[in-house]
Amino acid sequence: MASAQQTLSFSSIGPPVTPLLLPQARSPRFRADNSVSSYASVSGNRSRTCQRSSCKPHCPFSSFLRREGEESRGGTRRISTSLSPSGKLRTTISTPLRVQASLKPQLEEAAKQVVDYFVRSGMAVGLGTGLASSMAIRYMGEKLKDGSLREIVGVPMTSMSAVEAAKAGVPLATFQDYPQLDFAFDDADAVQEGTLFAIVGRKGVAGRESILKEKAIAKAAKQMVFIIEESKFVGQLKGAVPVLIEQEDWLDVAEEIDDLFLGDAEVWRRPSHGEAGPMGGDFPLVTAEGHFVLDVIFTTPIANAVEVAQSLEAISGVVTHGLVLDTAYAAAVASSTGVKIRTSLFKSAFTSME
Ligand SMILES: O=C(CO)[C@H](O)[C@H](O)COP(=O)(O)O
Repeated sequence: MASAQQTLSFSSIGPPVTPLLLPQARSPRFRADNSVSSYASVSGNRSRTCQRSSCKPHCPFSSFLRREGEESRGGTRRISTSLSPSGKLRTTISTPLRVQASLKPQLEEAAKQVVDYFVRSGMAVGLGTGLASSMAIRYMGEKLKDGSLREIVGVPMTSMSAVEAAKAGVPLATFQDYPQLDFAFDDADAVQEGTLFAIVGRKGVAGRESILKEKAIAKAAKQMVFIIEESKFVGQLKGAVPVLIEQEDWLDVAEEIDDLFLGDAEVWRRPSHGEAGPMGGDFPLVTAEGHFVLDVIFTTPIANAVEVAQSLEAISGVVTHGLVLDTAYAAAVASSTGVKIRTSLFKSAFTSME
C-alpha cells in the first residue's frame, strides 16, 4: 500500500475548503406567464426589444438582454453572451479543463489506492465515469493481467466506462445480471466534506446514458467511493445540479423548479452543442433515455441537500437529479500533497487501510 494512505476515521475529515465561485449574473426566470411562445422570443426571434404586450419585469427576453456581455459561472460551465454584428444574440457554454495537469499523478495515485484497498478477487464492481474512474479501470486491468486480481466482474455505469473496461481487459457484466455489487467507484463534480453528499452529471453529452443508471449502480454497491481532485471537495455544495425531466410539459416543470428555488438558483435547459440559451438553444440535449436535462444552478450554497432532493423528487415530470446522497462511504481526494481518504459521517467506518 502506498504510504500516502491514511487510516480511515472521522477525525481525518478536514476543515471546510474555499467554496466554488459565485455566478456573476442572473439567468432569465421561468415564470407562470412565460408561455412557450414568449420563450421563442429568446431562441427564435432575435429582435432586441420584447414586443409582448404582457411583458413584465421578469420577462426572459428583457433579462436576457440585461445579461448581454456579462458572464456567469454555474458550477463547471462558463456561460457568456454577446451580440453578433448582425444583431444576433449568441450564448456560448464552455467547460474549462477541471483537472490541473499537475494533479494528474495524484489523481492516478488516488485511483490506484482505491483499487488496491477496496477491490478484491471475485468481486462485482460498479465502474464509474470520468478521468479518475478511467484510471482506476485501467489499473484494475493491469492487476488482472499480472494476476494480483482474479475473477472480477465490472458493471459499467455508462458506455464510456464500458469502453474503458473493454480496452483495459476488465470483464463486463450488466446491472441486470448483477443488481447487487460488492463495490463501486465513480468521479463526481463536487463532494461535500463530512456528509460526502455529491453532485454528478454536470458533463452529460448528447446520446449518453443519463445519471439514472450511474446513481442506481452507486446505490447498489455495498461500498462506494468517489475519486476526486481536491478542488471538488467542498465545504458546501453549490453550482449546477443536473435534473432529468420528461420532455412532455417540460416548460411547466422548469417553471415549477424555478419557483421552488427562486432567488437561490437559476434554471437552464442543457444544450447538446452550439449556441445555448435558457431554453437549451436550438439543440437541447436529449439523453439516451429520451429526457431533457435542466441545470439548476445554485448561486448560494445548498443549505440542506436532502430537502433540495426531496423537493425535486416531489415534482411531477422530474425523473431524477444529480444529487447523490447517503451513498458514498469514502472519498479519495487527490491534492498536491498526496492522497487523502475521507470517510462519510453517515457510514460505518473501516478501522484501517490494511
Ligand atoms: O457524472 C460525473 C461522474 O460520474 C461527472 O459529471 C463527470 O463524469 C466527472 O468527470 P471528470 O472527473 O473527468 O471531470
